[in-house]
Amino acid sequence: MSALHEQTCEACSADAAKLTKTEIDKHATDVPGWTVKSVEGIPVLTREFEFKNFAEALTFTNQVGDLAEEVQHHPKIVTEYGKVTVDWWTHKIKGLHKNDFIMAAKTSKLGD
Ligand SMILES: C[C@H](O)[C@H](O)[C@H]1CNC2=NC(N)=NC(=O)C2=N1
Repeated sequence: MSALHEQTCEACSADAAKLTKTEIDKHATDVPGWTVKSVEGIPVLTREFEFKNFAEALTFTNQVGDLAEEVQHHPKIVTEYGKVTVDWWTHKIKGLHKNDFIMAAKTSKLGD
């Protein structure tokens, strides 16, 4: 199996299977720096990226936005001076899918 950031993000359908807690814990080891938080009972993969200033944070934000548009899978992105917080989850299944871990790995490639 190739590294997560090299895998293709499948389009997510409402009947796609949510990852179980055990599967989430297993995938989490492949995306260092990301943690799973609970938002209104939904597990969400989150990470903060630090930058020198707002312009660099905004460039990264747009790169993540382009990545999301390519695969039609979209994160929540909060852009601040010197910091961008990226949250990934799958709205349609109100949970985490392997796609979210693939997208997190691709996001780290852009921000590390
Ligand atoms: C039709 C379109 O592909 C869907 O509405 C997509 C858009 N982007 C999405 N992004 C995320 N994160 N979860 C979804 O369920 C989702 N659905």
